[in-house]
Amino acid sequence: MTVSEIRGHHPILTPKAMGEVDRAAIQSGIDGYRLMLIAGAAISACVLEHYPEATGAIVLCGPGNNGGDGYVAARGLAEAGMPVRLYSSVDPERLKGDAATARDDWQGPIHSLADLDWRDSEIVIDALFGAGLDRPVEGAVAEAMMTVVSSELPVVAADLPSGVSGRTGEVQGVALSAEHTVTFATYKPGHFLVPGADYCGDVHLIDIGIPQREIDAHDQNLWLNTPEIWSDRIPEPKLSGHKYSKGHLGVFSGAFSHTGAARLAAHSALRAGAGLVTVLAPASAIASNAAHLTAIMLRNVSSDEDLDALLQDQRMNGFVLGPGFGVGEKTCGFARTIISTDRALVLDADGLTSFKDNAEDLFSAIADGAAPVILTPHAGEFSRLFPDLAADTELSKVDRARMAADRSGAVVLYKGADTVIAAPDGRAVINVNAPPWLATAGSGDCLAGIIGALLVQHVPAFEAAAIAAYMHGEAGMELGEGLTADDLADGILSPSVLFE
Ligand SMILES: NC(=O)C1=CN([C@@H]2O[C@H](COP(=O)(O)OP(=O)(O)OC[C@H]3O[C@@H](n4cnc5c(N)ncnc54)[C@H](OP(=O)(O)O)[C@@H]3O)[C@@H](O)[C@H]2O)[C@@H](O)CC1
Ligand SMILES: [K+]
Repeated sequence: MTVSEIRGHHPILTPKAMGEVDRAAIQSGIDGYRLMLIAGAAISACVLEHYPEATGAIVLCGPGNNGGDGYVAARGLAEAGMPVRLYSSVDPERLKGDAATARDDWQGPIHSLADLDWRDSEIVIDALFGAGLDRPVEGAVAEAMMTVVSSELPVVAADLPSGVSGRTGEVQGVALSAEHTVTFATYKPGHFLVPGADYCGDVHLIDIGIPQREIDAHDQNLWLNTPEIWSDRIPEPKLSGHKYSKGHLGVFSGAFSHTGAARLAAHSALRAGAGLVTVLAPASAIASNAAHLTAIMLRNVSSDEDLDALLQDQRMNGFVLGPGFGVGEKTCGFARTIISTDRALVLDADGLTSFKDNAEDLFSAIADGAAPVILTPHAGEFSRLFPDLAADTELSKVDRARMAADRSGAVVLYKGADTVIAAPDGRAVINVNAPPWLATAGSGDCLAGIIGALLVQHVPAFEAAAIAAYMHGEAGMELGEGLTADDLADGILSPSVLFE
């Protein structure tokens, strides 16, 4: 199963939390070796299912329980009739606990990783390091891993591809690139955060018998962004509803030659179910917008006074500010005014960059108001608003998004192939359904419009961002490679249709 097809309610635990869950489960009376037997059996089953023609396997075992999984998998493959050669990265006598038991139950020879010979093998089982990786891989083990990489043999990884941090998804020194990763009990951030996600291949989540109550007790408020997280927040069309009950979104347009981004956002918002959408354009951009808009309304908003007048109409209950709008004090002023009136605001693109030198101003405006605010930075914009968080290499993308949400008081949708959405209250999701071809010019404008559409329909900010990211990804998948942002804006389905 590819990650974009994952359904259900999936907590994501860091390796450290997963270790605590393992220990708690074992303390409650569950046999740790039995967990390892199930884990190892799942790895050998994955190999047999996906490489039924393979005539030989090598199994690489490390110093800990990940290596223990490798010994069990090797046994399973040998019992299924596959010739297996097993290599250990350490003196096998060093193994302890369940890993030592797994080693004792392996009947075949144990070779030193220094003698690695991959010829006459067709598949590699990677059980060198999993949750316990805590520093860069170096020396002889790193060299052996490079040999595997250069062999171009397919790799099936136990828990995580060795060298990938389960907490951050960063590569620690060198990493193996797996076609399949078999993981246990819960997903880890490193399965979805880049670059780790690219090293995992298809991720298979296996229930090895750890009780759900232990997983729930260690919930870290981080989940995969699946419909099960927010399906009860999807706006339902009401028979008695009229266009104003579905909200009225204002999308600010840039000047004369910068109007396309706002129209993409506006068009996407209408598709995503906003009752009314108005492009708010400076005088210089009225003609160019008017030439392109039909269902979307248009209004001249050039000055602070124009904005004040506009805000008298309480029915316009949300705004998108930033796409193509221009960087500068005017942008900051508009954002502060909107936030002070407690209307919902999606601050995107130039709206974010405008606060590069005065981010604290933005955060204090958010703290003083009651407006739901969503910030939608890509990596560059994120580093302008939160330079210290961006520079801290100890932090994962999830940590950064969470700390940014906490600091700003806004929901932060931190874009990328691994978009993370975090709320100031600590909740976070990782979105995984976005295909690579969604990274195209104007795609972010469409996303801002979808979020705005959900906000004006009174979806709470965190769920609005999460649903929008998911809808955006689904539209991208549906349209396929080569899509343009125009296709995307046209291809967005309202949530009540998409999730019926
Ligand atoms: N019941 C359970 O718990 C179950 C667990 N399961 C499995 O256990 C795995 C976790 O096992 P684990 O905790 O033993 O860690 P693991 O990844 O094997 O690392 C071992 C040791 O490697 C070392 N080391 C770290 N980095 C290094 C480096 N760069 N270069 C060299 N050495 C390095 C470090 O030891 P150190 O050298 O610091 O003494 C570390 O402790 C988990 O991923 C899953 O596969 C399943 O069986 C299901 C049941
Ligand atoms: K591994």
